[in-house]
Amino acid sequence: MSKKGILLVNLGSPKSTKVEDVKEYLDEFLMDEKVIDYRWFFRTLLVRGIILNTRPKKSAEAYKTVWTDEGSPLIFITERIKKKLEKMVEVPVEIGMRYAEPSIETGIQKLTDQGVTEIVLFPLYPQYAMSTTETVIDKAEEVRKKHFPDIKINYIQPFYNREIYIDCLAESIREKLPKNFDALQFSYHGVPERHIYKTDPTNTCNLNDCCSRDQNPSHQFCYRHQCFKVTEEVIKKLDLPKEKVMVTFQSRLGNDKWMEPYTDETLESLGKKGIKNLAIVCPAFVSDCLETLEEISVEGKEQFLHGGGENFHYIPCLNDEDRWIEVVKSLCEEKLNEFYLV
Ligand SMILES: C=CC1=C(C)c2cc3[nH]c(cc4nc(cc5[nH]c(cc1n2)c(C)c5CCC(=O)O)C(CCC(=O)O)=C4C)c(C)c3C=C
Ligand SMILES: [Fe+2]
Ligand SMILES: [Fe+2]
Repeated sequence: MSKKGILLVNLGSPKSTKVEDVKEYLDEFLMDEKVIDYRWFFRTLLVRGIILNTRPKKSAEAYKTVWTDEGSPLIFITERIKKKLEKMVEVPVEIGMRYAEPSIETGIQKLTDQGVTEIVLFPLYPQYAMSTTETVIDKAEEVRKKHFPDIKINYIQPFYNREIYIDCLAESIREKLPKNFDALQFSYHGVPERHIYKTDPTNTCNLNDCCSRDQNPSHQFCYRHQCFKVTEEVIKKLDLPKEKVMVTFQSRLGNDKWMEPYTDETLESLGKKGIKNLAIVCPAFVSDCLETLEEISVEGKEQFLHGGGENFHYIPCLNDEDRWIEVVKSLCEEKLNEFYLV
């Protein structure tokens, strides 16, 4: 008899804020060929020869500012999502991280220890990207083939265009929007432009107007389109004028050309354009993490104020809001039911 279970997968954090732990985490993360997609020799040269000499110290300082008694926000929020979800479904739920612990292997092991043979794996990323969804699936398949060849895994697809998700995000933003704001900025994690071209099997995306068209063959694999789509649908629900809304991309690393406009440069420039009261939201992340709590809430605020802005309002991620857990439940149940169809 088969038994089903759910694995919620997020990015992962270092095990502590010690420089050596941050270095170990960054090594695993940045040596992933789906994240820094150079050939092994050049990736090693860049990551181990350059980035890991300086970045771990700087990142460790940043992690210290967001770390709590419960540890990394990204991990304990994912844990909270699991705890709420397991009360609402009839199958075991575990978490696994793409990098560091608890790993995807640990999560699958915990499920199989409970007799699970069919897993619904949920990459907790609304939009598809090579460096997120794709690497999670690659890793889970590698682990399955090596250690659990007899189990089945059914993957939940990016949910950026699902109405239940859009409704949930829009309602969450509506509740947290301040009364007076001059602009609402949607800041998504960036990726190098090369990643978008590389993962477009249709060769029809040129990172131009095509990404905002209603239809284009590349949309299923175009992170830029999927960010625009989330923004467009949410502002429709909120009935906001387009002129009050901006899309920018944050967290770039290295010398490649990343998607533009950049969040930090935009924040510095807004005050001079007369935007004094800013609300900002980060829908590439379902849980708050270093990139939102430090890069946006702290550094981003400083950049905005430095550029002449006056009031900066960060809108938190969905985290463990009940309405979001309902969405997680629906998407998981939909996939659990597919097991009965095959
Ligand atoms: C080439 C480098 C990177 C790509 C591409 C990238 C894509 C990407 N990342 C996320 C989500 C998260 N990233 C986080 C941290 C983080 N990201 C990078 C680099 C790339 N990300 C680094 C080096 C770091 C570590 C911190 C640092 O040194 O700045 C996190 C936070 C993790 C945490 O512990 O809180 C998340 C979440 C997405 C969604 C994405 C592509 C769409
Ligand atoms: Fe990242
Ligand atoms: Fe595109």
